[in-house]
Amino acid sequence: MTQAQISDPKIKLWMAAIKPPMYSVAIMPVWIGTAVAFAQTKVLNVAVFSTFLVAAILILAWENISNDVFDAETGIDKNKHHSLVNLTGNKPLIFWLGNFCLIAGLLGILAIAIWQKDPTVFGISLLGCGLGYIYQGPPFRLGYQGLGEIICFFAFGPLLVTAAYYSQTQTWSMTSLAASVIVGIPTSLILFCSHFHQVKDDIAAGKRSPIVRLGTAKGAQLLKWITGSIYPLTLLFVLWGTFPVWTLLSWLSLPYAFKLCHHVEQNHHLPDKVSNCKFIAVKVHFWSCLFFGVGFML
Ligand SMILES: C/C(=C\COP(=O)(O)OP(=O)(O)O)CCC[C@H](C)CCC[C@H](C)CCCC(C)C
Ligand SMILES: O=C(O)C1=CC(=O)c2ccccc2C1=O
Repeated sequence: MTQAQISDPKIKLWMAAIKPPMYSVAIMPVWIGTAVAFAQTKVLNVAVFSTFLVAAILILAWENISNDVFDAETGIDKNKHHSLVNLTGNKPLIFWLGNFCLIAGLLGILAIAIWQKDPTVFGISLLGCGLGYIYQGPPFRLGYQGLGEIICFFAFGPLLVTAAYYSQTQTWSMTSLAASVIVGIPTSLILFCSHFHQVKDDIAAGKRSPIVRLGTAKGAQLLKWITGSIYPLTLLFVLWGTFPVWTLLSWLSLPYAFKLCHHVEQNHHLPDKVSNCKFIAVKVHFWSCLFFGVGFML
């Protein structure tokens, strides 16, 4: 895409609606679960890995597409110009597009379960989709109660990493479970960051996000602790002998972690300035998880 096309406001809105960088949150847990499996077995089933990757991306697409549908029903997205429903003006189309992605993603995972004659991976994925639904769908909408970060941690951490590990090995592993914690924390961090600039709209719609509950100043302080927890925790697991020493390569993401904490500390109360912080959090997540997985592969 040329520079002129990227700066076209309509294309900018569509890119903001589709959020391409966000899809690394579906890719990294599959990468880490597979990397831990490879470290232990020295075998990589490429067909299972690629099918799982595409399926996880499709399921996350469902989550995001249906988020715009459900949020259109509560009115919380009325000022969100990059909502797919607002952009197209066609809620039923977006609803069915989301359902198509969900069915396609689940069929991919069903294919893995059938190849392996073992329904475990499919069962875990259904549970993950259930968590995705109760986060935003009626009558639950647990994200509106401020429970999104906990749901996010379990869905993208223990559930997805374990499912990816199991799809390669058909066994369970404590190392994979420990690794899933290291993936779950920065994923929840992204969601936490996504609330800073939305306090006004969230309050108006009755959404009690963690930032609505805490206020932006305390939120910025808590953010430092959440971000800072990933690195010593990884070190601790290395010292216990759970992770190989090369997983400390994930510390290479520290410059983004500092940038995130500094940026939010300075701008937590300025919605226009803080609104990009979730994409800095995506960089923390991407680089920490990428190098963490490399540490298992070496
Ligand atoms: C859509 C998500 C966050 C955006 O929420 P919000 O309403 O605040 O956004 P806007 O302000 O932009 O409208 C992501 C939420 C993720 C959710 C907590 C958990 C999703 C679970 C996945 C579907 C599970 C996939 C794992 C499975 C394949 C094992
Ligand atoms: O649009 C968003 O704000 C998010 C989308 C998304 O898919 C996701 C996944 C995991 C953690 C956070 C988020 C978002 O914040």
